[in-house]
Amino acid sequence: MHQEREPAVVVDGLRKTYGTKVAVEEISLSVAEGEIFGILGPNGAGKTTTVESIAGLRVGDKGRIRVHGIDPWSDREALTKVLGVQLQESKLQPKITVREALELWSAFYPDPEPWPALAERLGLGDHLDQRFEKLSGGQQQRLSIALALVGKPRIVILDELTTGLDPRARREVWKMVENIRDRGVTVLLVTHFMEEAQSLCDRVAIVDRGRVRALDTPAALIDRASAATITTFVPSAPVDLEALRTLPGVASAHSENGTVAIEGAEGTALALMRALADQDVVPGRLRVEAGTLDSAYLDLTEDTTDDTMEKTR
Ligand SMILES: Nc1ncnc2c1ncn2[C@@H]1O[C@H](COP(=O)(O)OP(=O)(O)OP(=O)(O)O)[C@@H](O)[C@H]1O
Repeated sequence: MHQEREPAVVVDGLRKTYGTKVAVEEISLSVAEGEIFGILGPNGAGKTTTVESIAGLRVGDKGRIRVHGIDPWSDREALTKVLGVQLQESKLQPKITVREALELWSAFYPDPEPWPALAERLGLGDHLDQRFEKLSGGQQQRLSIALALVGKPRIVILDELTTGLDPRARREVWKMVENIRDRGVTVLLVTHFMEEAQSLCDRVAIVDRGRVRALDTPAALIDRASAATITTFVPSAPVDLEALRTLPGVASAHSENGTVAIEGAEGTALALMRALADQDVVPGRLRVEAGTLDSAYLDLTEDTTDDTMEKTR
């Protein structure tokens, strides 16, 4: 008989305050073994506090966490055998070489992954004698992933892994994360790049103001968003955008450089075609595309004007 596998991580009713500041109001989520699970949200949403609590680096005021059945708040030793962590902006000593860092980290574990093979797999084989300060941003990130993996963890936490990387380096790191998952390691990924969450994660929790606002596959989150599809076309004659905005399901309509873009719910495209026919407008270069996580995210998170969330689109 098929047995349900135990979840890799269970967070149940986590609450964490710093003095009077509520960092995590109430977060519950469960990460299945073998998935890439994303925690997505704006600055200050409580993402890092949540993963640091999972990693046993912070103890919640309320709630319960289990990582493969281990309580990270009371059994750090057992936790380090199953969990690897790459935390936000983890900086190494500038003068340490790749080889030294890997040797040092390996010494922490009774049965470490042979580090030369790990370095090779992560594209660091030719940089073993290079000092940390001389590595590119992408290489530094790859080293921090290697260090998180050297203890042969069953689950790895990667926090804002690609912040500061150029698009090519970011994609390389994404590929690496997929390889990690393909080798059977569960990945818990904190990000505020929507594109990253959309292309990499099996499921995503959108967190804002200390709570999970939605938790689903990226595709399902997009379907639920008010702008699940984006229709673009070049109109044969001026279009009455105001009339299009009143169509059922249309979330926004705007025109830029002669191209009209309509964002709306699934099924909006048909109503749109009828309305254009009524206006005697022929839509040239018509494209209907699935929306992105952006719209789901914007629907679910609070609009804060000083929000510095980065977007890659
Ligand atoms: N040690 C601390 N002392 C006081 N307040 C803190 C501390 N750590 C975090 N906070 C506050 O708690 C809230 C949640 O922070 P957290 O770092 O968990 O958010 P985040 O979603 O990871 O944000 P970012 O994307 O900016 O890293 C923020 O308002 C933050 O300023």
